[in-house]
Amino acid sequence: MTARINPSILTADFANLEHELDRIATADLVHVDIMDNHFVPNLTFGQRMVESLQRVSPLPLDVHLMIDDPDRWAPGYAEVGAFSVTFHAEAAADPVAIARRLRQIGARAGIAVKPGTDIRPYLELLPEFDQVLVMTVEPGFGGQSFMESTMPKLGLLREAVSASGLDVWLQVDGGITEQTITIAAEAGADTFVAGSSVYNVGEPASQIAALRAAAAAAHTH
Ligand SMILES: O=C(CO)[C@@H](O)[C@H](O)COP(=O)(O)O
Ligand SMILES: [Co+2]
Repeated sequence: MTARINPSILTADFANLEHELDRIATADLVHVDIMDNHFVPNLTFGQRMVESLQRVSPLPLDVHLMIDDPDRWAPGYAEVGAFSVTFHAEAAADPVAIARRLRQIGARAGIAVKPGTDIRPYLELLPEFDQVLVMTVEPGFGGQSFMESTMPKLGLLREAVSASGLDVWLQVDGGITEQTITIAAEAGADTFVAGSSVYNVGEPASQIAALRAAAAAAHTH
C-alpha cells in the first residue's frame, strides 16, 4: 500500500498561504477545509479562495466541504479546478447525483462521514465514489484528539473495497500524528490528512517524512 499524506492548511498561517503551500510540497495533496458556520460551528473560506490557491499550489487540492447543501455548492469547487471534492453524507440530499456531477466535471468524488454516522448504508454506493473520508474527530476544528472508536468503519470499508476490486481511496482526517497514523493504517486507511502535526510541530517537510515512514511501517493487510 502506498500511503498518501495530505496536509490540512487549516492550521497554516492564512496571511501567507502561498508560502505555507510551498512548505508542504513533498506531500501528496493539499487538504482544504471549507466550513460554512452552519454544518459546523466554524468558518473558513469558499470557492474563490480555492480558485486562488489552485493557481499557486505545487500540489493538487483535496477539498473537504463541511457545508450545508452540497447538492448546490459542491460542483462549483470542481469547476474551479479542485482535484477532489469530498462532501458530507449527513448534509447531502442526493449523494449519487452530486458524485456523478463532480466526476462529469473532472474531479474525484468523495463522501465523508462524521464519527457518529454509520458507514454501512454507503457501502453499496462505493462504485460512485473515488474516495471515502472517515472523520476521526468531530468536524469543525483542528488540533483535536483522534477517536479510535471510528476504526471499525475503516475495516468495513477496506473489506468492501477489496471485495469489489475498486480503487477507492480510504481517507482519515482528525488527530493524525506519528502515533495514530499507525492505528489508522492498520485499520485500512491509505490516505491521511494531518493539520497540526504538520504545521504546528517543527518543520512541515520533516513531519511529512515522519508520517510517511510511520504509515509505511504499519502492518497492513
Ligand atoms: O476537517 C478537519 C477538521 O474538521 C481537518 O481537516 C483538520 O484540519 C485536521 O486537523 P488536525 O486534527 O490534524 O489538527
Ligand atoms: Co478536513
